Amino acid sequence: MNPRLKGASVALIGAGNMGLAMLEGWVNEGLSGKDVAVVDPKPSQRLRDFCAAKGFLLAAAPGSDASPRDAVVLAVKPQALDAGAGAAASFVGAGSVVVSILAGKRIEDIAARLPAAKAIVRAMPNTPAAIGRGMTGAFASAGTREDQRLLADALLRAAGQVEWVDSEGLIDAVTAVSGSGPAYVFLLVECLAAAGVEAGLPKALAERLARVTIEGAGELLHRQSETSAETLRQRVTSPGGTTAAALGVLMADDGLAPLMARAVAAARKRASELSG
Ligand SMILES: NC(=O)C1=CN([C@@H]2O[C@H](COP(=O)(O)OP(=O)(O)OC[C@H]3O[C@@H](n4cnc5c(N)ncnc54)[C@H](O)[C@@H]3O)[C@@H](O)[C@H]2O)C=CC1
Ligand SMILES: O=C(O)[C@@H]1CCC=N1
Repeated sequence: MNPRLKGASVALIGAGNMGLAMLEGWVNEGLSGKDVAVVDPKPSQRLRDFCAAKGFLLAAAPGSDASPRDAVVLAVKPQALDAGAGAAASFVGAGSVVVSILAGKRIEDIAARLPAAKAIVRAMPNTPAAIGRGMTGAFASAGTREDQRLLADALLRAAGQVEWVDSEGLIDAVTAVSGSGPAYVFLLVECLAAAGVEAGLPKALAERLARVTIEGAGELLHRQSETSAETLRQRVTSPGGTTAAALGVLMADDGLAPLMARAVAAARKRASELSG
């Protein structure tokens, strides 16, 4: 168990895809039913089963006995911030750190709805958190004490790696790269499979080739973390060979790089539109 989590009291507001993934990570780190209050008005069956099995108190709204917690994690949709903050309020005291994973919502947006919060961390994880392989970018407000930042770090790190940035503005860029990033990779699988079908492969085989290729390439990146992606790419690429022919298309002036830059810019712009 991360020593920072020992004895920590936590409230989780919203336990859908991301909230439940984080809760599972906390359980793996040793937090138990008495440590975490879970609030979700529309819990999935999976969440209900998980909370029942692990002894977490799951409520549709905070009870009258709700009291301030060391950390209050907000994991509702950005559009549900008003209601989510309403549900969080009774858990927030002067000593609480509020950790928001809401895309686009700024620290000032959270502070405006939770005036009791002195310490706010804005974080952006991603869906591989569900298997403990998430990548989270985080920023702490000026009012956050170091012990509170470290508690937030421990909670986020239970789902994978964490990088702290020193400017809140960078969180929208983090969102566009690693927050949304898994979707780009899944789309790559879909496109590669579709291209395989175009090339004459049966659909099921094309899908399997594409999927297992991306799985293997991802695992290679993971296990050979000292080797750059560029070097791993070069190792596939024989001079004058097939890969070089494909990369000639993907690395052309109008290839993947400008397309990815436009995609990331669009995600970043959307994050800024979600603020408020
Ligand atoms: N899905 C993703 O890849 C990522 C999502 N995020 C952010 O995480 C947040 C949650 O996203 P998901 O888990 O995908 O959404 P989700 O829809 O799966 O989960 C949101 C949960 O909040 C609950 N909820 C709604 N109103 C509530 C209230 N008043 N009090 C308590 N709970 C309430 C819903 O019932 C639902 O279970 C969003 O703000 C999103 O921007 C961040 C990183 C990655
Ligand atoms: O699409 C979204 O808005 C959220 C934030 C990052 C990933 N999913």
